[in-house]
Amino acid sequence: MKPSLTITSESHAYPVYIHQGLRHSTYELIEQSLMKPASAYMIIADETVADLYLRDVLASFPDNRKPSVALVPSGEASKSLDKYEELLTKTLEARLDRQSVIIALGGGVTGDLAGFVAASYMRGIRFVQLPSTLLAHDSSVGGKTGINHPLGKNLIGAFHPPSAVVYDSEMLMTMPEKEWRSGFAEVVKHGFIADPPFLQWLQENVPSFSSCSLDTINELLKRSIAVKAKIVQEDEREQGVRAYLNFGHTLAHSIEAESGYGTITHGEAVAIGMVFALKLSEQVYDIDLQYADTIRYMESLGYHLSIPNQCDSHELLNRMKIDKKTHNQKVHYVLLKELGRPELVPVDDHVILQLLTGGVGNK
Ligand SMILES: NC(=O)c1ccc[n+]([C@@H]2O[C@H](COP(=O)([O-])OP(=O)(O)OC[C@H]3O[C@@H](n4cnc5c(N)ncnc54)[C@H](O)[C@@H]3O)[C@@H](O)[C@H]2O)c1
Ligand SMILES: O=C(O)C(=O)C[C@@H](O)[C@H](O)[C@H](O)COP(=O)(O)O
Ligand SMILES: [Zn+2]
Repeated sequence: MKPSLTITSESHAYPVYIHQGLRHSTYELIEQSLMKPASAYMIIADETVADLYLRDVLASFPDNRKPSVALVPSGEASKSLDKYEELLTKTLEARLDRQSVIIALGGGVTGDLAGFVAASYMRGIRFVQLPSTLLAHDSSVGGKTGINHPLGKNLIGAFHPPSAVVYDSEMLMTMPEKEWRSGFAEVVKHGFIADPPFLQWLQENVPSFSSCSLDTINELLKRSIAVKAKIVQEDEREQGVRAYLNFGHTLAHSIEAESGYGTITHGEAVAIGMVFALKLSEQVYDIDLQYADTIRYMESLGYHLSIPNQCDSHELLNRMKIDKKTHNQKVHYVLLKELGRPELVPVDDHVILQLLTGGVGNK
């Protein structure tokens, strides 16, 4: 099978396969993607996803090549130092060596966590992503891996691109509505930062999540991943343009940490963060971005776009100070000069606070 896309990273190129039913061909697709054969495999799987799909994935492996399996409790809380250590122990107990390959089966939580285990085990072994959520179209590509710290999101991690991404879009069909909404926020983000006509396409082709055909989903995944791929190929280690993928995330990560990881999904927080960044952009550049129709569309899909009441504005600003884009205590925001034209801009605390306390209502 031909990949839908191939991503060129600093160390290697890797295929992204997107189609329904691919879990049944996991072994074959992985083997054809690896430059050197794997000595052994270990699957790190989200517990909920394992119940649904692990059997199919395992069945694709021949009897003499069956992977060992480590399960991870579902939810953001698993992106922790404790779970990371636990998994390293399991990886050692499974006797993985430097030619072994870890397979991440699940959403962004599993991919980020298993990817970081792979990045650090014996100073780095290969891994493959089997994304099972819509959000993971973003997390499975680009090589950002890592875990959370109580003080902030994704503060511990490594750039470690996968050897392949095998995306079985059929697995998305069992996702709860809330997870569709979460992942779709990153799809909208890709439209805002690099492909405004895609926003229009989404409105025409995705009137609701339940009405989406597999063909539409496959197309949506390809278009959204294409935006991400272009950026990470230009700047894998976020020295420049990759920061644009953080549109909406400065506030989002603060909200996630402040309200307790898992209380609000990553994508729900990103949706709120994007509205905030759009308003901030209009204020800083003194422009009208004309995004109201996209906001109405998002509301029709069930998004709540105001900052949760329990989040204190000063605490949110404090959290922003340990965002990875902050330099010398100055918060840097991804703003839009126009739709599809992002820029990384230092913003004064009082400007942020003023907008935070003014509330992020709807346009
Ligand atoms: N590395 C990156 O570049 C990157 C990009 C975006 C987001 N992220 C990270 O990704 C994480 C969020 O990922 P997520 O939204 O996939 O969350 P997740 O992995 O927690 O999955 C969401 C929920 O859906 C369930 N689930 C997963 N697949 C399912 C399926 N097919 N059917 C039924 N249930 C299913 C899971 O058990 C979980 O409860 C966050 O930690 C975020 O920071 C990373
Ligand atoms: O790939 C990137 O770069 C992104 O910023 C994608 C984001 O959607 C993602 O949430 C990422 O994990 C955030 O990166 P971080 O460096 O702010 O932790
Ligand atoms: Zn994100």
